[in-house]
Amino acid sequence: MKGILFVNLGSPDSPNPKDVKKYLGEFLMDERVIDVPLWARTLLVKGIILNTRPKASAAAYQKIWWEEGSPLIVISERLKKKVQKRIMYPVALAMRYGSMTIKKGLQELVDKGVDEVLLIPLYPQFAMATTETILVLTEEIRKANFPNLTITDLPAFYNNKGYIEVLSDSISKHLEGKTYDHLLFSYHGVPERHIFKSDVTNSHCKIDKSCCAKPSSAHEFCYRHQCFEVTRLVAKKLDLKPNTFSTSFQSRLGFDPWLQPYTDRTIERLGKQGVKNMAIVTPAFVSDCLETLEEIAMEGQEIFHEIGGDNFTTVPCLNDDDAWVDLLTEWILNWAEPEKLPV
Ligand SMILES: C=CC1=C(C)c2cc3[nH]c(cc4nc(cc5[nH]c(cc1n2)c(C)c5CCC(=O)O)C(CCC(=O)O)=C4C)c(C)c3C=C
Ligand SMILES: [Fe+2]
Ligand SMILES: [Fe+2]
Repeated sequence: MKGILFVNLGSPDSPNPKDVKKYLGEFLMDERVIDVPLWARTLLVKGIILNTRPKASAAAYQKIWWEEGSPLIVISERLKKKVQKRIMYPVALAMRYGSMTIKKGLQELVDKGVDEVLLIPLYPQFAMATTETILVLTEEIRKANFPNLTITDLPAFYNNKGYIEVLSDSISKHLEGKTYDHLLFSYHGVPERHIFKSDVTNSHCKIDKSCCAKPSSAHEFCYRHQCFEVTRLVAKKLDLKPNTFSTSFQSRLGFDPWLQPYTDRTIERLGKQGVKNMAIVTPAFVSDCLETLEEIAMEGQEIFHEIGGDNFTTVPCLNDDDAWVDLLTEWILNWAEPEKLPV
């Protein structure tokens, strides 16, 4: 029987410093997130970050935590339930980090008689720190625990026509009647090094003004290209005028160069340039989470107001939007019942 496994990033079990420390420890010790040799990663994560960050991080989580739990987990659960209502195949949800493990998710499906899984990483763009780490770990778990299971993964859908339509419609719906002079597309950042490492051609990515716009086989795994494409395709769909929208990257950690321009500096720059009303959308995330609810909706807004800006509107992620649920259902059925696809 066929079954579906959604995988998202994960959250701590609670917003208390102890649980946040445990979660950050697992997350940041992933070699595809902090991609330095084990000794250096251990020194950095266990010696420095875990002694300094959990308290501040826990305080941030406390600001956005819901009665039912972490917004990212609660929203992912809602999405799963809505998709499950639309299809007969069992659907499970797992997280790359934290208590809702991929192993538990696969076990849940296997217990229901599933032997063919469609794995859906909940990220529109490919990145070594998100999709790749999910695929690698899932394969390790499959080999060790479920050798008879067949797993197919849904590739990055950043340029899928249906996805761009659903995202564009959601932006229009949320900005209807709102005044804004500039729409900022803010994506989670990654260290520049990650982009070079994922370059399958070993020569294409330059992180300059043009490489991501030139056609290349490298783009199948280029997070930077895929982010710029989402902006370009949505801007085209919404007929946004030049200079009324731009792309930036948020959540930088550490001292290495990350993808630029940085979101906080961009908000500041736009404010200084006289933008009084800005809107912001975060298409690297399909579910609202710490990075959208705290870093953008709270910190970003504060930066904008401090610089003299007036209205700061955040567009929610797709979350459990019905059009998004319908699109996921369509992709699942295309995989599960290819014989029903129009010829
Ligand atoms: C080196 C560090 C990090 C990389 C690389 C990274 C990439 C990356 N992350 C997301 C999505 C999310 N990240 C979230 C939180 C978060 N991310 C990092 C670090 C890196 N992320 C940290 C330390 C944290 C924890 C919070 C903090 O202390 O600041 C979240 C939110 C999780 C939640 O519980 O709400 C998401 C989602 C993507 C998409 C990405 C690369 C493309
Ligand atoms: Fe992150
Ligand atoms: Fe590029």
